[in-house]
Amino acid sequence: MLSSKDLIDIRRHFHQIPELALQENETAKYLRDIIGSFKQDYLELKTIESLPTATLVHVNGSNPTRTIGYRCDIDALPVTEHTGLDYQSKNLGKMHACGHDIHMTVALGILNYFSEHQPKDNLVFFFQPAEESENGGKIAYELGVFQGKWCPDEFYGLHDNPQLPAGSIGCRMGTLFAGTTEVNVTLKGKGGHAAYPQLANDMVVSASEFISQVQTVISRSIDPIQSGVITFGKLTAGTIRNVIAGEARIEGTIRGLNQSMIKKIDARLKAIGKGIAISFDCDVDVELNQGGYLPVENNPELTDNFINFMKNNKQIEFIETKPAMTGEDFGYLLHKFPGTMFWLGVEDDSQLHSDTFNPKETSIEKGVKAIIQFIEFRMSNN
Ligand SMILES: CC(=O)N[C@@H](CCC[C@H](N)C(=O)O)C(=O)O
Repeated sequence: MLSSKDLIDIRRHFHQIPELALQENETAKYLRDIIGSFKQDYLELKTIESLPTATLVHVNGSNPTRTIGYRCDIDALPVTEHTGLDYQSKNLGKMHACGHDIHMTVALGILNYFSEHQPKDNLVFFFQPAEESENGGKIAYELGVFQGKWCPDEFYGLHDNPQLPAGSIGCRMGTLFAGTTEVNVTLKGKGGHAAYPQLANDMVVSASEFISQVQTVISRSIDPIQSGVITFGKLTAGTIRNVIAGEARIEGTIRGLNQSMIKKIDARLKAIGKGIAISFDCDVDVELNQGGYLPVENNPELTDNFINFMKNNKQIEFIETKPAMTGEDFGYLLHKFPGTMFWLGVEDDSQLHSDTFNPKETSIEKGVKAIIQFIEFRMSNN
């Protein structure tokens, strides 16, 4: 059985080798090497040719009445780490700033336990590439990965949360995470000399105006009792101070707690794009892509059962949380399979996606224990 030290060593190794969506080759190899070191009697590993960094593991139950799925994501972010840790990222410009290194280690801890203690029901572990972008969960589903013995009757997954105490479990009935739409806006006008704006069509000004007008969408078009978010995280235009930029590109993300909210925001952005094109006599392309980032909607019955178990277990600190505006492509899988997503507290002053994010490692073992206990409890009642 993996010790606390083994778990921390594994997590630190993952932390040093962060890889972006669909490029998680070294991560997948390390995962498979570790799984290969477990007792193999009940395990079967599956890889997917057209999604090569995904790994599935089936654990044969002794007397199965169901298959319980557990999903964890494995990709990292294009963030340059500034934690100053001894084991900080070796891949410059990439970082496990969303804690997927913790997610993988917790999943391995659970899998390791069940490789040595045969579960009653079947288990399917899905180590999923591409959560931060490219919706790896949706890709896997559409490739028909979850069929036959690989089809979970119920699916669980966690996300770490720096705002909760280390090792605590957070969850809620209903929607846990927002749905998101990725937005790419391309504005095309006419470049020129900085001294002759009348002869050019400046896309820095058009892009700025587009961004300013979008700020009214949440404040003026959305029911204030509900909520939504629009964040533009990337803006590129121009090459030098004295050349007017003929092109600009804005990349952002829209979030809402239900589909109708997301669709409404999407439509407003399209309309603002059309308005900017007319006012500034330029081409504006507003490209919207929701992919698999549907709202994460917890199944009522399974989640009630999960919350009751966590609340009534004296060894577990359970916290009922509010919905969050983070997105997750597990939302897609939860529209296909009933299940529950929950938080694992990792207590840190830095927030997710920040370059100083440093989750508390004591959360790993606590998370492993809580989830093993829950799965055992789940298997003990029909
Ligand atoms: C938990 C978390 O941080 N998830 C990401 C999911 C990305 C969603 C999508 N690529 C988008 O940017 O809209 C998040 O940013 O919330």
